[in-house]
Amino acid sequence: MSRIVEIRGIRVGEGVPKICVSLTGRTKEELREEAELLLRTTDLDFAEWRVDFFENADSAEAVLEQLAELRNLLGDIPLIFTFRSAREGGQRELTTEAYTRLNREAAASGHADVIDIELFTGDEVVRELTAEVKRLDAVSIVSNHDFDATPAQAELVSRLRRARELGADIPKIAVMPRNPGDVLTLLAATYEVSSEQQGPIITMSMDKTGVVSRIAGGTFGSALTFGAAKNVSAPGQLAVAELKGILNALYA
Ligand SMILES: O=C1C[C@@](O)(C(=O)O)C[C@@H](O)[C@@H]1O
Repeated sequence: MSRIVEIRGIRVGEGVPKICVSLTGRTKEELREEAELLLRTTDLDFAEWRVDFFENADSAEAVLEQLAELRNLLGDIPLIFTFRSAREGGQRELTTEAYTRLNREAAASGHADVIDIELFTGDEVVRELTAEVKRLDAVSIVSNHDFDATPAQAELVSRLRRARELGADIPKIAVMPRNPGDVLTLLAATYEVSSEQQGPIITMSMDKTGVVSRIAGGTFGSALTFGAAKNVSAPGQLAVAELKGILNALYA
């Protein structure tokens, strides 16, 4: 089984950690402006559409129409489709049924390269959704976010492994540190799971204390990190040009 996940020619889990920038626009116009900004930014590898910020996020039809427009605007930039639930730090909540349907339709559209699926949606839902995403030739990130604390290393490891067991191509976890020791816990969990060589993972410790994990995470096995172009989509993200320079200095 390949340990690398290749998306539009970009090999996640190999070489310099990849950089993703989130689109957080609330309107079509804001999203167009953000997409045009990304096209002028040579420092990123992936774009993520944070659908939960979109004013019409509760309309599957409007979301799919906007997704097609973003695909057209972004050209060959790989696109991650992410609806972040309010309980995991996002802007709004959908029912499990609506969330599942939206992600399934986004994968079926062919316009999203990657679908972010939240681990806590439920094991069977996640298992079915990752299988559907795979059938539709898309890639699945199975993610978990704790905006209040950092669980123990064993719990972080367990969640990353469970994401993989449920079909994730790329498990992901983002946690909030209450002290520098929590950042070490996140990095230790990253190293423990990446050392199992089952494929790429993405991890980060958020906010100012956790910034070092967005830079040094690659040393411990995190394959991708998030940077900001116009707006951050989570606390602690660095400006993408600054992040690119640091990653190249560390890993190129
Ligand atoms: O899951 C993640 C990671 C993230 O929360 C971060 O901390 O950079 C930013 C989110 O937009 C993304 O979906």
